[in-house]
Amino acid sequence: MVVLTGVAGCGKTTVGRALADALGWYFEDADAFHSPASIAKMSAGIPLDDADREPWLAAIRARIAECLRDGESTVFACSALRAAYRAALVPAGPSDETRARVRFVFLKGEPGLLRRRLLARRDHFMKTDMLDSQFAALEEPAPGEADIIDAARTVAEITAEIRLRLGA
Ligand SMILES: Nc1ncnc2c1ncn2[C@@H]1O[C@H](COP(=O)(O)OP(=O)(O)OP(=O)(O)O)[C@@H](O)[C@H]1O
Ligand SMILES: O=C(O)[C@H](O)[C@@H](O)[C@H](O)[C@H](O)CO
Repeated sequence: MVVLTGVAGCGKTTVGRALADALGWYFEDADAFHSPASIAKMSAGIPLDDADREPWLAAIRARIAECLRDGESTVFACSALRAAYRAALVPAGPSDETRARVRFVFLKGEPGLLRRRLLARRDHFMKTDMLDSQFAALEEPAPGEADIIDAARTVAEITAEIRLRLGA
């Protein structure tokens, strides 16, 4: 499993779909796991808090566990901004083994670039003014915790780089 992480606008969904297509894997977007209340909250410009995110992360963890169990290689797009959120996504199991099967990729982008992307994006509940709160919540993964990739590169370049690092 690959989990693409990072703040809004870094390209999780766009890269995730391209990567899943290139690998012949399934794709799951964490946005589809939010409760209607959380979507309404974000749409109103209010950032989620830990309590909002807890059941959401648990639902994604359950889906990751199913994929691992059923051998369904899947790319997940999930912000997973904090270290505790990333830890919450890894299903229980023989810890090192399970952890090794969930690979985190962090798409690292500058606020100015991501702001421009969100301003240009249409028909999405997550508006540009949420970006500051996304960066405030962000705990960047350490290099050993995730593959860190420059979000400013093209989708094709990022996809190729992730495939290279996966050895795929
Ligand atoms: N590498 C890229 N180069 C240029 N544009 C990109 C790139 N990645 C994404 N975009 C564009 O930036 C916008 C945001 O991308 P996307 O929706 O994939 O981000 P996201 O991280 O999934 O955001 P969110 O967390 O809000 O769902 C989209 O309009 C997308 O087309
Ligand atoms: O943890 C969060 O604050 C949320 O997951 C957001 O990151 C949104 O889901 C996403 O970025 C909007 O598309």
